[in-house]
Amino acid sequence: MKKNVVIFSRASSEAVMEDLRERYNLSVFLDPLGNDREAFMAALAEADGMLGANLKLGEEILKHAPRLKVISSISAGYDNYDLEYLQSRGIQLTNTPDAVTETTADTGFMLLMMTARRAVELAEHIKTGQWTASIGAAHFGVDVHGKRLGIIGLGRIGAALARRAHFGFEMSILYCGNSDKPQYEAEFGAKRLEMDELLGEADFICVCVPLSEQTRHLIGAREFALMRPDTLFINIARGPVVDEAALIEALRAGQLHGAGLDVFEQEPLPTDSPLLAMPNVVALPHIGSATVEARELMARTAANNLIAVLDGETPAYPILIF
Ligand SMILES: NC(=O)C1=CN([C@@H]2O[C@H](COP(=O)(O)OP(=O)(O)OC[C@H]3O[C@@H](n4cnc5c(N)ncnc54)[C@H](OP(=O)(O)O)[C@@H]3O)[C@@H](O)[C@H]2O)C=CC1
Ligand SMILES: O=CC(=O)O
Repeated sequence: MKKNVVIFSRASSEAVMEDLRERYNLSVFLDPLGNDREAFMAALAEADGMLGANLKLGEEILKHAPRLKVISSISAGYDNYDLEYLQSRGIQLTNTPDAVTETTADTGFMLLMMTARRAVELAEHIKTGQWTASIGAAHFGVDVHGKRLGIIGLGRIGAALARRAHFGFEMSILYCGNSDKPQYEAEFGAKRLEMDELLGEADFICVCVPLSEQTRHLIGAREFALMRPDTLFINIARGPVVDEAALIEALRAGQLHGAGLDVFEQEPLPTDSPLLAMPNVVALPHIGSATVEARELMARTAANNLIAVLDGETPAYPILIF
């Protein structure tokens, strides 16, 4: 008999959806906690597996899914899921890290370049007819090549960003994290520092850590005060790793030169956020992995994870150990 799988967001691949449809009874909900809530809750009662992204899943919802064996997240980050609860229920959680690494690093480096060279501000300048004379010092950006990039969390994405910076732009790489990374020290000369030291030394700082109870508001007023007024700050990880109110204050006070942000404490970012009115902030709508290729690979990886668990096999990317 076919197993039941609940899809709780769009998987950006029709081919993957077709494969899943052949194997399972699929119930697809694009607005599971809104318009589709009643049907979604009803489908959970029979669900063996779930696949999707961008939904907070803990006991309140999952207690309605007594048969559930696996949640396959179409994402690298898994801060949306209550790991303790899943562990206690024996429900496996899987993710798609390698599928997003290079694309998210591309986004990070793009943000870094856009922020350094004031790309959005100057593109607006020309679009609004203000380019009436040669660009002068008031509109100059700062160089990227040869500078120091400080990476908070030198994992998959951090290392992919570091390679772009080091091999493409001759940047030196500083990092802080839980452990030494001898492989990256050998590969691109990364140097491990205490976080406080890194904050004062780096020209560019990029946040690449997962969101957890340990990293929530890892960067706040104290940390911004340790940065130099010429520092450019980039966040491509998760909004709540940074105390956004403290970031806004630091930018207002000139403690930072600018910021490039792909993620925010509240998403979508409220349209009245002060960040949107700051010319030295480049804000993107959480597009780290938003390319056709990456989203296709994420969907395929997530489907393979789901199938493996439902077949009683070990998935490629398990989060929990039973
Ligand atoms: N903007 C976007 O669209 C995207 C955002 N992301 C986000 O990026 C995050 C990172 O992804 P990925 O690189 O694949 O993850 P990895 O697990 O490969 O790397 C995370 C790194 O963070 C380090 N780390 C963990 N806790 C701390 C801490 N308290 N202080 C400093 N460093 C710490 C880890 O160090 P150690 O190895 O020593 O434990 C590890 O090196 C994801 O969790 C997700 O939230 C991911 C994809 C797209
Ligand atoms: O934010 C995206 C992810 O894959 O995590």
